[in-house]
Amino acid sequence: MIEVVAAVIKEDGLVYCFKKGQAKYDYLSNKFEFPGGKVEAGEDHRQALRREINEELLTDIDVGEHLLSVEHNYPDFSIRLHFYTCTILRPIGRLTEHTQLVELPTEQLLELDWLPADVPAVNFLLKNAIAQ
Ligand SMILES: Nc1nc2c([nH]c(=O)n2[C@H]2C[C@H](O)[C@@H](COP(=O)(O)OP(=O)(O)OP(=O)(O)O)O2)c(=O)[nH]1
Repeated sequence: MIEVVAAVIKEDGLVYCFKKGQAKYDYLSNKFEFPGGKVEAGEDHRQALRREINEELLTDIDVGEHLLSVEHNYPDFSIRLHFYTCTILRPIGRLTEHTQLVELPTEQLLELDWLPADVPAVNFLLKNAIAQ
């Protein structure tokens, strides 16, 4: 099981959604996801998330509360994906790994084509937004 961390960044009521480019497997390519990546040996989740955001968005974040964790089996590997709310500390420098950033109100998130493992997280955000 591969441990992965992902950042749910919300600014002015909009959620930051990132489109992947071409990936190793076609079923991962060109789908939307939350920025982040694999936790490396010796890192805790928050350290891994800050490092990944430094690398992918060339900016810094504060990692806030843990939202949920999900397990997903892709055809070739399995992940445990941990979502955290994050606050961006300065503007995004440049996207080094993604082809597009879309900022959407929570209510419109399901209009995007998400990685399958992210659908439970999007539904969680939707449920919480409606409950507020
Ligand atoms: N960062 C991120 N990864 C996700 C999400 N949902 C999801 O299924 N994943 C998967 C895609 C990747 O296989 C793995 C994250 O690892 P990674 O981001 O380090 O992957 P990588 O850059 O090495 O990408 P790749 O070689 O698999 O194309 O978790 C998500 O919301 N964010």
